[in-house]
Amino acid sequence: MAVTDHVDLPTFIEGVKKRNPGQPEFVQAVQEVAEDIYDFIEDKEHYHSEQILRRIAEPDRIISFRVCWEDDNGNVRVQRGYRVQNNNAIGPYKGGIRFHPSVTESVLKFLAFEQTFKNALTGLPMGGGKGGANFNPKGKSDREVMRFCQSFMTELYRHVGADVDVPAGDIGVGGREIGYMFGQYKRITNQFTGVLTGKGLEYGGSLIRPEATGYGAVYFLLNMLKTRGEDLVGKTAVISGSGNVATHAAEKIVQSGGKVLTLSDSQGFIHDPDGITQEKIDWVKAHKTKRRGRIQDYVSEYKGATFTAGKTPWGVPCDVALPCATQNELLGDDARLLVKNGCKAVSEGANMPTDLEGVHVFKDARILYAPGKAANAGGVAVSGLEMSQNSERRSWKEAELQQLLLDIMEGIHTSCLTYGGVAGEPGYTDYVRGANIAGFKKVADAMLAYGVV
Ligand SMILES: NC(=O)C1=CN([C@@H]2O[C@H](COP(=O)(O)OP(=O)(O)OC[C@H]3O[C@@H](n4cnc5c(N)ncnc54)[C@H](O)[C@@H]3O)[C@@H](O)[C@H]2O)C=CC1
Ligand SMILES: O=C(O)CCC(=O)C(=O)O
Repeated sequence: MAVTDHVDLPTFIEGVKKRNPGQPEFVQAVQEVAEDIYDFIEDKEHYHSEQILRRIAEPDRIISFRVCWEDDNGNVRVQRGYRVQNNNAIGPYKGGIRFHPSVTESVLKFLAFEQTFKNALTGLPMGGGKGGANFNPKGKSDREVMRFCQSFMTELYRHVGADVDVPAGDIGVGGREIGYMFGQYKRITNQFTGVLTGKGLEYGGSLIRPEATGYGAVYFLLNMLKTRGEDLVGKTAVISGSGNVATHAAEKIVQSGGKVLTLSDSQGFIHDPDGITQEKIDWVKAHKTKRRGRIQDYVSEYKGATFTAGKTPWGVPCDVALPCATQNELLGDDARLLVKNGCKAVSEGANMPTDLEGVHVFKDARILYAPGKAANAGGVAVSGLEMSQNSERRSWKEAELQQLLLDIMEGIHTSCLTYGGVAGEPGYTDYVRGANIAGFKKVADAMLAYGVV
């Protein structure tokens, strides 16, 4: 009998669950993609006989390692580090590093899997990977963070390289951490290469990389609104998170004529009915990246704003919503509440912020809904442009990069339109389906070209 992955979808998902016990985030990400891909490859037997989906959902390799470091009191501390190299069919592994206590193998596997499709959507030659550690930079001194980053890179350096695997930032990893890791890589290997992106401008970083993910998510939102003859002028936005992605998304919403009502962190959310202006966003950026404080401090600075502890901001009525904090932060009931309150569009700055139930609520309501792998691809796209600049040993001008980011986000939107049509509903686009199929097709066709490897 022929061996194939052409079993029905529930049987395929059961297999994924069995092979990945105790990894709910990874199973969730595979299920969301498989729901669309199954339909697309129904009559394309070669994808089944070559077991392409099964192979994409099995990382090329997972590296797990001990990270020992010494805190300021001389105590020995031990963390677990990882790099998940999911798929390099279309280019070197590429994807961020996350330092957060919630990091597990399941979380990094889901992120590396999503990254594979996202990177394909950008049109740039990048495979998918992700890494991190269960290290919490919050409350640590700069020296402690430095020692941790150096120790992390002391193992990671042997698995990465400018043409092998190029990590970048993610939650808990910004310019400071990238600097410490790049410095350690250079020190160990004696090579100055583009092994990381998100670097400082003085040592090979790209202009607009810090802004790119948040700005890109708003460009994607504008592309979606345009299909309905709308824009952001006068519209209200609810945003979660208050880190790199959230603050830059807020900035671009304001620049586009919208009003931002909320920001959040893991302790709760702030609601500012007067609108979070550019001056207030600058305060939040400095508070988070320099003073390393909490979002609740906003209400002491700006009267009229309120802080709600332990809650997400989805109950605040809005025209558009941008989840920009973390995975599974917007659940089925939150999605229902947003739709009930008149939310017209959701653009995901974070990776997989909406759970499977929420995804179905947005799809069923036929609102404009962009999944993270399409909407937040601007960050990794500019990382890809940073790789090109490093290879050329040049730095491109800001105007050129801004235009490329706009073009890439528009291109991803067009790919979603191409593959996201729904039979019998002209004018409606299922962006989740569009992104999944467009991303899958490119990676799958490259894998087919290589034969069985
Ligand atoms: N930095 C980048 O270029 C990209 C980031 N992303 C995704 O965007 C999201 C945010 O990442 P960044 O802004 O880079 O990280 P960051 O470290 O700058 O900010 C993370 C924010 O999320 C909040 N947060 C973390 N865990 C939370 C929780 N359990 N509940 C509520 N809030 C929580 C933090 O308080 C912080 O405000 C993540 O899902 C990340 O994977 C996606 C594409 C690129
Ligand atoms: O810039 C990069 O390489 C990675 C960005 C990232 O981690 C993501 O897109 O989720």
